[in-house]
Amino acid sequence: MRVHGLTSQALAALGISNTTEVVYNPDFDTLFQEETRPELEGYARGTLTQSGAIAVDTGIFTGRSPKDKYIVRDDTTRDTLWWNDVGNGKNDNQPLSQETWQALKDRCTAQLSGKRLFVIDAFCGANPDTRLSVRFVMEVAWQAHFVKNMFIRPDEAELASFKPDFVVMNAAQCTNPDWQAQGLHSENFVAFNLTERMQLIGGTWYGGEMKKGLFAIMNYLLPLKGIASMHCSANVGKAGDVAVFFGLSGTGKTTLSTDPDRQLIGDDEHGWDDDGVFNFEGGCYAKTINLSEKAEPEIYRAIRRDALLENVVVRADGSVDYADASKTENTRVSYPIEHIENIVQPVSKAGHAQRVIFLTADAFGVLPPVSRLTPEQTQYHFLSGFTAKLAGTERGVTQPTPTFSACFGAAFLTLHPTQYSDVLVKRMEAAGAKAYLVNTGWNGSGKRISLKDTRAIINAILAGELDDVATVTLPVFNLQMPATLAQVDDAILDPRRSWPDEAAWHEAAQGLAQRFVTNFEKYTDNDAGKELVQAGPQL
Ligand SMILES: Nc1ncnc2c1ncn2[C@@H]1O[C@H](COP(=O)(O)OP(=O)(O)O)[C@@H](O)[C@H]1O
Ligand SMILES: C=C(OP(=O)(O)O)C(=O)O
Ligand SMILES: [Mn+2]
Repeated sequence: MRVHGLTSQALAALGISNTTEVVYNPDFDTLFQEETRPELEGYARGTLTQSGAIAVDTGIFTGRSPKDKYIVRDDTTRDTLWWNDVGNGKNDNQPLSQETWQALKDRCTAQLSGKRLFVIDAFCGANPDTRLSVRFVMEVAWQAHFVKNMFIRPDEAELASFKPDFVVMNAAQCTNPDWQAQGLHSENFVAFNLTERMQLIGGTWYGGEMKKGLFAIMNYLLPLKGIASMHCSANVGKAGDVAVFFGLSGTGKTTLSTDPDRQLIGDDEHGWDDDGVFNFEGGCYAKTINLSEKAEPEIYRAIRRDALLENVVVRADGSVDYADASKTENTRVSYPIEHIENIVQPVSKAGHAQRVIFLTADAFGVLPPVSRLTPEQTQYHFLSGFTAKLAGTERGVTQPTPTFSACFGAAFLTLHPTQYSDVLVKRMEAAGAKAYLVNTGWNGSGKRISLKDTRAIINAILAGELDDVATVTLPVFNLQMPATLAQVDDAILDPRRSWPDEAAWHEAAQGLAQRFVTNFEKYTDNDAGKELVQAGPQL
């Protein structure tokens, strides 16, 4: 049978048999109809909200599940991939045998066989020479909607010649009963095979596994070609000045890059090649907890028809209670990037970055709201990736938890962290880019730095104000903090002033410095790493 341009034979080639119907690359209106069909049950069914956006619940999983993530260890990956059982750095890349992979694949194809399926063909990566053509296969309409929002939507001509070079089989509705005998973490699985170029998903409905899963694949392929692959948002000012904002989940990438005065390139995943910075995605995935139109008007207004809300509480009248975290702290919305007014069109790309901002959410209140980094400090802090895991984005994380997440995205790295810093440093040197460390977390009195203050700080950085301002050196960390900024209250710039007294800050700073030193030991098995230690905090 041939429906909407894709044959069930194409699925049979993947091992999915007896497909009753293929809903191929449905448009948004079709997805709207599909995800609100009255006969849908459980998590499959979406609810229409007042704004026109559909709201869904993602089930048991309302965040990623890194402990259920596996990658097949074979000739392709054995010597290149950053494994969690090789070397001295812990990470989330657990090896999987070919045999277990095959068993998981059989489960997925069995689950997806004999069904009416959704297939979305989309690109990951804005540049034809480095993009992945990805085919997503799933049973659930809103999961198809999610990837349609998040990945780059091909035009008619691109679809006509679309040849998938990566396949995602999302069998969220099946689990793996054999997990114990196979030595896996649970009945849920998120598995990758770089040789077959395929991802398998079982047990978890959370769409972030597909989004961040493909990011992990780009993180493997691009640095090996000398292209930076970055967990960052990016935007470009009127003068063509490009800024990138690195940061772990919840540190402000999406919020701070969505700036009415600057064109958005993308909110989460980018590459940096010889031509400049380019988006991997075609949509944004914003946090909605405590969202207000006043504080984040562009994101608030992006939530309309075709946007997809996750795990929010919808009132009887169809309005959304963004303050309600009863399902999860990690409430979300995905929307096509065109829902933001000021974006780079038609392709999400721009020139080389001039400013590189590291967003960190320091739960200890030690780091200053903003500091200027030397090239050595840039490398040191990039490799350290100090921040906090915020509640909800990973299973089991319920309060801000200090962490060192290499390259501000350790969970998505598939190569050793130094491979990302090497490429980034080269790109930054060639572009003459400057780096800044911005703390969007807490100060010494336990208060989160306000979004208003952080926005003013970002504006100051982007206006070049930080580059020739008089600075004060923060002891222990040797960070250069501006003494004053035009639009920011001077009193907040020095973190010591937010503590009862300087001694209290000093004690906390020593504690954090010790954590930095211990964490960085894993990089000191060579001369380059040893040298970088001087750029970090000194005990
Ligand atoms: N000072 C601040 N800077 C940035 N975001 C802040 C700040 N204070 C509170 N927030 C909130 O923190 C969250 C940041 O989330 P988001 O921008 O989606 O992070 P990311 O894209 O890095 O995952 C938003 O909900 C935002 O409203
Ligand atoms: C989607 C995620 O990331 P971010 O919050 O950085 O957008 C995630 O970590 O699952
Ligand atoms: Mn984000």
